[in-house]
Amino acid sequence: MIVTIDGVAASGKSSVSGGVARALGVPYVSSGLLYRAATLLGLEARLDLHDAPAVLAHLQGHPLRLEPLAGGNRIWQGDRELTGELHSTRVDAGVSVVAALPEVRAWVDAQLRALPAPFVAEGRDMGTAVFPHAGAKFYLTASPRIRAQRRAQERPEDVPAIEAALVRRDELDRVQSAPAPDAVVIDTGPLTLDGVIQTILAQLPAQLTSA
Ligand SMILES: Nc1ncnc2c1ncn2[C@@H]1O[C@H](COP(=O)(O)OP(=O)(O)O)[C@@H](O)[C@H]1O
Ligand SMILES: Nc1ccn([C@H]2C[C@H](O)[C@@H](COP(=O)(O)OP(=O)(O)O)O2)c(=O)n1
Repeated sequence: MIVTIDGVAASGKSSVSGGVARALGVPYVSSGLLYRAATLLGLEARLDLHDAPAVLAHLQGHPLRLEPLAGGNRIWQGDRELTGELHSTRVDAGVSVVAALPEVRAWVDAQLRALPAPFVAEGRDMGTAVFPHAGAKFYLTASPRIRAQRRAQERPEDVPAIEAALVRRDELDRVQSAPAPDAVVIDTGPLTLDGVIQTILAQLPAQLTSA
């Protein structure tokens, strides 16, 4: 059983996925962490992030391992844990460039499809390109201002700067971020985090919640 939760930046995907996954007793898979880790490695190696062959060769030489736990995902390169370094403003600024490289997308997709189900998968294209046959699909939205206000709790920049960066990233990520035609779209703006989680749980087919 796979449940997909896609959506725009800072719409609540990972927090909501964690809550849904815990309620179902399964792990969740944060696909964005693989793009973020690929970006961090590229920045550290001073690669041109537009250079797909260089970024891919570097990834192949420095394999990443995603640990999809119900309580939070961790990501490793060899013995080094990268998780805590992936939500910096520097990685935020570069990740859309790396995520636009088809070679990197294919590499990430292969990592994700190798994971053993059941799980909740979150990102941009989980319900479209990666797991089109998922048992249930959701897509989270919220206005840029609300998303920026939420992110401001986690970043040093002020709300207008965060909002401008989110809108820029929405635009750069637009190609892979279209909702699946069979996804339930949820505006998280007027809801609490638990309200979003309960909305999703209430819409899951009975065989998923009893599995
Ligand atoms: N109604 C809500 N729905 C989802 N997230 C919310 C809500 N209210 C506040 N948040 C907060 O918004 C922040 C961004 O959520 P996050 O899960 O990191 O989003 P994403 O994975 O889409 O970037 C988190 O701190 C989360 O707790
Ligand atoms: N399945 C995915 C997941 C993330 N991405 C890209 C798009 C985003 O700009 C980056 C980071 O994704 P992540 O979900 O960690 O970012 P946000 O938490 O939404 O800010 O990776 C993608 O293209 N496809």
